[in-house]
Amino acid sequence: MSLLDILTQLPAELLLIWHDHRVPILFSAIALAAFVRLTIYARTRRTKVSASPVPGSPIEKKIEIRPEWLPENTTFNASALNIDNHAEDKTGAVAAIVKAKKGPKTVKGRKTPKKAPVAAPSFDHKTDNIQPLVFFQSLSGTTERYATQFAKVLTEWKKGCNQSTSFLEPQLHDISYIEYDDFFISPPKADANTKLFYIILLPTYNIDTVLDNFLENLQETHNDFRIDTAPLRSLLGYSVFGFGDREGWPTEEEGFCSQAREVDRWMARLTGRKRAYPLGMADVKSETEDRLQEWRFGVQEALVELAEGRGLGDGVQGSGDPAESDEEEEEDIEEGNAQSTRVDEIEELGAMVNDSSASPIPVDFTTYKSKSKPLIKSTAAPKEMVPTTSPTHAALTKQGYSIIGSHSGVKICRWTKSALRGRGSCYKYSFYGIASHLCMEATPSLSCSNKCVFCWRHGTNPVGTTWRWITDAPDLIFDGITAAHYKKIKMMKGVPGVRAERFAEAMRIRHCALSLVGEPIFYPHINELLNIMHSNRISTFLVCNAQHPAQLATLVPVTQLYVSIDASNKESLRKIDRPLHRDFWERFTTCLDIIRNRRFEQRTVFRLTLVKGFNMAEEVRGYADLVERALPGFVEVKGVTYCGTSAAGSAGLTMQNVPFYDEVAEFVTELEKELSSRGLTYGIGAEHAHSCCVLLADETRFKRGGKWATRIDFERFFDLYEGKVQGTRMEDGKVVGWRPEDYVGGETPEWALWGNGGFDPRDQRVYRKGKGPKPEEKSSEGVEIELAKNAALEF
Ligand SMILES: Cc1cc2nc3c(=O)[nH]c(=O)nc-3n(C[C@H](O)[C@H](O)[C@H](O)COP(=O)(O)O)c2cc1C
Ligand code: SF4
Repeated sequence: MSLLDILTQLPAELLLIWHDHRVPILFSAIALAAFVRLTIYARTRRTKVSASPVPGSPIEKKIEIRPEWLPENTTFNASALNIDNHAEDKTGAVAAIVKAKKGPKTVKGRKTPKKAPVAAPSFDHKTDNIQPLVFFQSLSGTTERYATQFAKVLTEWKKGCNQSTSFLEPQLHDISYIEYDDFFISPPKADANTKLFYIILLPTYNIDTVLDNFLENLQETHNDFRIDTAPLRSLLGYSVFGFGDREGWPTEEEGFCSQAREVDRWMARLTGRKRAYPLGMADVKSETEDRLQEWRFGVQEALVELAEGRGLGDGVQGSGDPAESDEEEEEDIEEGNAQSTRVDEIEELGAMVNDSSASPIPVDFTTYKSKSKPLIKSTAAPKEMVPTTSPTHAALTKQGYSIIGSHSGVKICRWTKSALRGRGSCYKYSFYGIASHLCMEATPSLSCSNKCVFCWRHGTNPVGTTWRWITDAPDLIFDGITAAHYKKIKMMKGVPGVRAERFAEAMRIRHCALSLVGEPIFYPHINELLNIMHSNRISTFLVCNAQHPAQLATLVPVTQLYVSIDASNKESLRKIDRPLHRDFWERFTTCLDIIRNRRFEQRTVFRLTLVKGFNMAEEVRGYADLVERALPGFVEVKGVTYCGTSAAGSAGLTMQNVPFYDEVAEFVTELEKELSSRGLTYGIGAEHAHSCCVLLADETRFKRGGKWATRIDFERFFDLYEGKVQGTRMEDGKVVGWRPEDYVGGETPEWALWGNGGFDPRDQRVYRKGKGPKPEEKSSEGVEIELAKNAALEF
């Protein structure tokens, strides 16, 4: 066939092919077109998001708020949510929250089978050793003293007894400074021939303390469907001793040693009933020595029996006594009613809120509590977070705090006093224009869900994962903290050096730093409190610890929103913040995504607290990852301030962990380099060597005409809040709010810029005696760091 013939027949052939295969051809064409279109779309989306914002851009990261992160029985609604106000939001994170709001908490997800039970240990007295672990918890030192003494005596006894070779040196552990996971979810790893024996000494407090947290943890572990109900069954045995006060709590029914009793019961469950010796109890005011000695003899006897291979003995109470089993069954039956009990409790709690709006209180129940009820009924009723009789109250008052209601606090910091005397303000003045004498430092929640190593309050502070306290109304808190603040300012009237004009100015609070101690967004009515502040034209700097995503997502925009970034990775964060939430990393990263999505509404800040030996070395890249994830407007890097308490000491913190300013500066320079190598537009904007603090800022947002503009136009912020001026955050061509750029203030002053130290030359620089710079080393900032080191708790 000639080429001409082929060409002549081609149209007919093509027509034939088309008739035979048109359906697959059509489908292929459509699929190809769709593929090309999708590829183009994906490419445009993948364009790198730089730190420079697109005004009013839609949500970039879909936030998933887990049901267990939601405060229970709350009145959240879509209009109250502020993950972002963009129209595109409807199906995103907002929907996730709204859906999950109703009724008591449910734990979603497939019920995974519990782990196979750990085998009970067999003890071979010829080859095995017993490791006694003595645990204690103490708020005011009594139990610590007795526990230390107990461990010493036990060590002596071990050396002299017949079975000496069977025992290892007893170890002493403060429960406040161990990881529960390491000891009370599963026993610590030991070699095959080492068998563990737990001895626990505890006081009782009928107020909220870390003890509640310990108890909650034991309860959670028992109820956690992912873990064996008796994960500590590999222990050889345990025994508990309680310290109480019969004067205030004469009988067990009235609460004598109630928490030790609870711990004893939970341990029975967790160990599969390995109570080696009955619970001991003593009244600290009369009989402690005798009771403790009596109990120690009993425990030693049990240890000898174990060492001789006689086990815990038959019928010993707690090792399987039927009476106890019955009791437990009864409790399980009662637990069927737990849900309604919990709802009743919440209602009761709601009724106790001294609040004009009768809305239910947001309570963040993140545990599996609905499965069980507390063993001691009296602990269920809401308590005051910091009652006037508590050690926390005493400690806080001693430190100069005024406690407002039962869970809020206010204090005038040393910078406020310094500014009143014309001796300089804190770094917030250099960076943002906040004069310290116009600033109030307060918190509506002295409680927190972390146990940070650098937190001086650790040991006596209320901690918890849920809000379970009597709740004060926001207007009462506002009135209380402002009155207490003014009262403290007035007390400065006669102090030498106070400048009259500054004193007069200080009688009108302009700014509030909501940080101090604790976690402000834990307070269920935080938004109302913030609105009260804004309507009084008081600016708000709010610091949160990135553990409460639901509350962060629903927070009203503040003047400047901070997240504490105490470490750059999960392991390091666990070590330094010692969070109570098991899913702390997921909470943390979700908060970062929320910060990213909300960066067009308000100024967002990362606060890095550098602790040498904990979170500095090798972590620059990790911090850069976090900055890249959240794209905050600012990154404040600050050396830790050492508070010198015994609590800090027990956490292993000493002055050696406080970085020098040079070290902080070097860290910041490295971080800046790392960020810019990733195409992120951050530069070092300002410094305040006095408080060992350096500011990185997004230069596409906070530079004007090539000059840093990190300060805030506060009056404009209030005008935007009051609607007197219109913001420029747009959506679908409409104004939907304001942007941080709408209230950027004047240029950062020359003296505050990087390299210039950050001290306002109009103020008088005062050095501590013998600490001033020597004439030949005027530039040294080391001595000023001393001041910073002594400025514990300044925000
Ligand atoms: C605020 C407060 C509440 C207390 N509540 C109880 C209680 O409910 N039952 C009890 O037996 N003892 C109670 N006590 C007494 C303590 O348990 C007792 O003083 C104990 O020795 C304190 O130990 P610590 O110094 O190791 O913290 C309470 C003490 C205080 C200060
Ligand atoms: S977040 Fe603040 S208050 Fe809470 S433990 Fe840490 S330092 Fe203390």
